[in-house]
Amino acid sequence: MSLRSSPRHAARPDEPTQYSATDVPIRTDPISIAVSFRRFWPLTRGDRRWIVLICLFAVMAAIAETVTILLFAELTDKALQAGSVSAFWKPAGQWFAVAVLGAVVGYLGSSLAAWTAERFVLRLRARVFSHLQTLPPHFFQRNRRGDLVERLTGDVEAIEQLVVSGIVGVASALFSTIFFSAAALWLRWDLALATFVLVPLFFVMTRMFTARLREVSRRGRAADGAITAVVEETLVNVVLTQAYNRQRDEEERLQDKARKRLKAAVSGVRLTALYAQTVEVLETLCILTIIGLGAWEIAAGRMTLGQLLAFAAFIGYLYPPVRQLGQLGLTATAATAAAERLLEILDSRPAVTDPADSVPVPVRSRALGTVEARQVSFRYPGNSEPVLRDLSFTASPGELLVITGPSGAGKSTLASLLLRFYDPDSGSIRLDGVSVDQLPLTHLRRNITLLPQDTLVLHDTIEENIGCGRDDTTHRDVVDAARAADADEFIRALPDGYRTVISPGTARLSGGQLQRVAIARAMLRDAPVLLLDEPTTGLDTVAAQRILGPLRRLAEGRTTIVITHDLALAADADRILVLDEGRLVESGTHTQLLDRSGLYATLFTAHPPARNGVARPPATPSEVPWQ
Ligand SMILES: Nc1ncnc2c1ncn2[C@@H]1O[C@H](COP(=O)(O)OP(=O)(O)OP(=O)(O)O)[C@@H](O)[C@H]1O
Repeated sequence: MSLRSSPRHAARPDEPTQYSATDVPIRTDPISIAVSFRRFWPLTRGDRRWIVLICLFAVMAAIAETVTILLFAELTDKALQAGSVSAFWKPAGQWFAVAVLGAVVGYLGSSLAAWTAERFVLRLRARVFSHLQTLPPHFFQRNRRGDLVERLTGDVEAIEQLVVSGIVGVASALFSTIFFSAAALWLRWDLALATFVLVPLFFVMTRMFTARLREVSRRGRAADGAITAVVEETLVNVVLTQAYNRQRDEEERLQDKARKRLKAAVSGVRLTALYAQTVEVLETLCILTIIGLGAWEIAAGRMTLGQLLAFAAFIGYLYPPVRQLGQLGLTATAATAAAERLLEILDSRPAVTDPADSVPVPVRSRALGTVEARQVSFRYPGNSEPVLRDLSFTASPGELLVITGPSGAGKSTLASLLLRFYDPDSGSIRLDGVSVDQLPLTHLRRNITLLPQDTLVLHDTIEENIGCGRDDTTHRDVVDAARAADADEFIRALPDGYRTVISPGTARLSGGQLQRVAIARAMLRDAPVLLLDEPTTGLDTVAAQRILGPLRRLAEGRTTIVITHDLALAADADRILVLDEGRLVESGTHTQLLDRSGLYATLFTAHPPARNGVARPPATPSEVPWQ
């Protein structure tokens, strides 16, 4: 089977998916078992010798079963038919020894197979997770979080069925088939050939079921992803759901996805059961044919009862591995649905990568902190209009730069470019005069501390949450940073103080308290460049006022770029840049810009920062309608 290409998806499976105009990395065409196998096989590196050993165990198990059947024939003819007890002991002893050997081999093989399979799952999950973390923000905006979670859990495990368990299963079934067929041929080649005629029927049937099962599995995997996504979204928004009485709507949403899963799961089981039952009927037909032919042969004196029983046993034993081979085909087909979903992630390209020949920078070196944008223009992948147009500015060490402008002007986008989540389409962003795409990403991001609007919270103690900004922090450092951020007092008031565990989304700390934790973390991190994205948004007047002092302390001696609508920090700024529709329309100090009576003055008048009393009041009180 090969990958079918359509005009809608022209990329080969081994080609990374490019973000194009439609830009959602959805693979619409199914991929074959061979392609899936080839893509995931490299992850078995390091464990291949164990896979070979497991296959050897499978060979030994098949030999043990073959020998057992031959010993059974000997027992039947020499001991049972002849009524001789003395002829019983030797084959019985051999049978027992082979059974013990088979048990040991079976145990070792199963344990080793489980270990190898789990290691594969571990490695695959790590690989997908690691790649996922390199993908650009818009990948996560366009893929539901819950669905991605499902891919990292259910889909990763499904692929294992295709690769490690798949190979072991095929080896075991194949060797059993070979040995039992050889033994049956050796006993009575003519009878064996007569029964083998039916074997191709199994493969014809498997092929008939494969295409249908693939479709059902794809729908099943997608429904699993949708269920996880709905559950995750509902849990994240549980307060809103309750506040808006949306519980029934959420239940209906989940039910809808669950019904799709139910349909796919039932169809899958029905298909597999239908396959298994049809195969069983075929097998019965074979066994009856053998007994009929055997009765004929015994009556003609050309066969003993022991031989017939052994022959029937070989054929009886032969069909399960043949059936297993067919079943494995179906399992592998089902696993390709998971492979498609994982390859959608693995084939998505990071928007930025480390430069091949980056400018050499000493490990852990600290930049001076001059940030510069030179004629930067940028358009989001998939958007027709640029978001930033020909933007230039420089922020020097120690300078406080406020970037403001109406909603949608491109302020947060600029922050994404400074941290190199994206590269500009033209122009460059520079740190200490070096274009950021020439610097190692870790160096760049170590030298810029971002304080986003939503504080990053790890499920850990407050101490860890503050200390995670740097590797070598002591408790003393954490407390000092918390004091400087005005956070020490409220942390000590918590039941477990610095050891209080917080989690993302929990209401243990207020928005303002979380911001102060983030400021303490940033203080410890001590990067030369500080990038604050709407640091006071979402906080009430008192909470916002409380973080202004710590923010000013944090900004001291660093290049500080504050992206904000809230102009409370504007009076302190060395320079204010005003963006509008992606262009730099004004630049100057707070006083200069107010005097110019342009966009800044309008924005300031509309949202006067009544909080800190530092900024100058608007020029004419009548411009502020509610005062
Ligand atoms: N991931 C994205 N993909 C496509 N377009 C985007 C993406 N993120 C933002 N945009 C668009 O880019 C423009 C600028 O957005 P940006 O968030 O930079 O503005 P902003 O000035 O920070 O706005 P606000 O003050 O409301 O936060 C908007 O028109 C927005 O719709």
